[in-house]
This record gives sequence, structure tokens and C-alpha cells, in this order.
Amino acid sequence: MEHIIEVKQLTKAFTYYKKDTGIIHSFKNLIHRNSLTKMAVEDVSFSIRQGEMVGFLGPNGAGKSTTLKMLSGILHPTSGSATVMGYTPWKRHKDFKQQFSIVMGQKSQLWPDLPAADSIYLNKCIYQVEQDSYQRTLDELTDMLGVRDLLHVQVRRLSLGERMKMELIASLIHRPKLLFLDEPTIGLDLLAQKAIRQFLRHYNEQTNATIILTSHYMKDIEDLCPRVILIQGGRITYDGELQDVNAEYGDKRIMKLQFHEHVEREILLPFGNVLHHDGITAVIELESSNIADSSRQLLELLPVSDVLIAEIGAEEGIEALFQRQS
Ligand SMILES: Nc1ncnc2c1ncn2[C@@H]1O[C@H](COP(=O)(O)OP(=O)(O)OP(=O)(O)O)[C@@H](O)[C@H]1O
Repeated sequence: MEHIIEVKQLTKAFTYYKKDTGIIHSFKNLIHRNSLTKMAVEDVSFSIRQGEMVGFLGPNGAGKSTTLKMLSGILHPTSGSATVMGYTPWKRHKDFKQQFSIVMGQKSQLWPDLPAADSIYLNKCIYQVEQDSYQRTLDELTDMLGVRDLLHVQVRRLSLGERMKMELIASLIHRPKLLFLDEPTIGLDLLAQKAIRQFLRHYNEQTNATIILTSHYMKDIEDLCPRVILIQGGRITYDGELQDVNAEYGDKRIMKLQFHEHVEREILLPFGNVLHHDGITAVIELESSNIADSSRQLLELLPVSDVLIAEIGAEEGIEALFQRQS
């Protein structure tokens, strides 16, 4: 199977300006602005094959959306390279745009005052889908999702779950080979989440479309994604089978530390794998056999105000990594 996505050392740094408050500082800000850099994605590399369903996971602010935006061509990277279906996404080649779709659970592409059918038809025109193929795909998708009767209802009158189903139809009407789903089940009740998951599995089996999914719901990932890529603080911390997360973390523990003064990352390095560090909080992965010694030394040595040690199983491991503060 060929690789549909190849990402090499992809990095995205955002520059923004620190603004101090107060009148005097406002004037100072006009003359001199303090620029700060946020490494949203750092040195990320992975490859994905046609037909794979991959969970792209990480806590808030980990860099998931930024990575997906680069892979969809919405953002330019600071450095590194990516090839998606043979194209460099940010060059925005017309043929590239025809072959993928991005669905963001938190952003609607449907016109709220119009029925979903109109927005779907608009996509048919944008993607220049032939009438026959459009009708066939529309029938198939509306049947699979059980929303045929709702196509002509104003979008703002639909429930969240119904709206998401329409979003999926609008995104798939041109039969993309690749689908990026950014939190497709966010805010949905359990039944609606299940319906979306069943649909995605079925759609993947039927069409062999590649699906990359970000979600904070572990059930989405367990149901759909044999493979997961974990990203934290902009860096990949795990890439492999979901079922092997256990083996990876089985004899390890996660220690979450909160400091009441700034602590340099270097001081933490001898204790284990520093998964996250922002000066005031840190998350370290340690061998479970070292936990007692390491906790004692860390408490003696550093200005620790809070410490939490968590066991890491497969789901718990991922959740513990999720809960880490950025
Ligand atoms: N335009 C921007 N300017 C400055 N910083 C940004 C910008 N966009 C994102 N960031 C920062 O980059 C980091 C990664 O953001 P990103 O949205 O990719 O995270 P995420 O993993 O998708 O998080 P979430 O699960 O909360 O959606 C965050 O710290 C965020 O504040």
C-alpha cells in the first residue's frame, strides 16, 4: 500500500506580541512590541497509508489542529515538508483540493438559514461533481446516515447530531480520498456519537478513504482507529497501534508536577522522559520502579507545590497525557 501522507520534520512557529496593560504600557507598545514565539508544531514526522484510520490525539493546545491545517493547505509551515496525495498542501493545487475534505466539529460549513440540501448542492458545483454521481452519492450518504427527510429543513432548526451528519454529507459529496475530521462528535449525545462512528467505519470500509480523526472522546478512537499518533507540546510522543500503548507504557508512570517558582527543563531531565514543561508545570514519564526515589528527590530539590502520580494503562495512558496542562 502506498503512502498517501508523508510528513517530514514539520514545524510551525507562531509569532505574536506581548502587550502589557495600562496607559503607559499602551504607549510603549506603540513604539516597541515584545515579540514572542510559540512552537505550535515541532519537528513532526509520520506517514499514513491509503485506507488507514488514524487517531491524532493530544491535549488542548498540543498542535493537532495546526498540523491538520498544514496538511490541508490552510497554513504554511515554518519549516519541514509534507506530501499529501503527491501534492504539497500549502501550494493549494486545484486537483489536491478536489481530493480531500476537512470537517471541523466546531466550525460549520453549512449556511444556517438555508436547508442543508442547498449547501450540499453548492459543494457539488464547487467540486464540479457530475449530476449522476452527485445524486448517487447523496442518496447513499443520506440513507447511511438516516437523514433523507431532513435535507430540506433549515440548518439552524436541526439538532447538533443532525447538523453534523449534514456536514459529513457536504464534505463527502465529491468522494474525497482523504478526510480530516477535527472533533466530529463534539457536543453530541451518546447515540449521535455512535451513529457518526458507525457511519465513518462503514464509509471507510466501502470507499477505502483515509481518515484522520482528532477527538477528545476515547470511544471514538477505540472504535475507529487501530493506529494512534499522540502529540504533546507540538511533538509526537507516540505513533503506533492503539493496543500497544499498554506495552509502551505498562511499566511506566506519569508524574505531574506543579511548581510555585519557575523550574528549568534541564533539571528534570535526569528523572525521566519530560513529556511536557512550561516552567511552572511539568509532566514526566518514569519507570515505576523509580517512582519512590524520584518523588523524594524531586520534592527535596524543587519548589513543588503539587504532585500527582498516575498509572498508565492503554486508555488511562492516553487520558493522562490528555489531561496534562499545556
Ligand atoms: N494563530 C496563532 N497564533 C499564536 N498561537 C497559536 C495560533 N494558533 C494556535 N496557536 C497556539 O499553538 C498551540 C497549538 O494549537 P492547536 O490549535 O494546534 O492545538 P490543538 O491540539 O488543536 O488543541 P485543541 O484540542 O484545544 O483544539 C496552542 O498553544 C495555541 O495557543
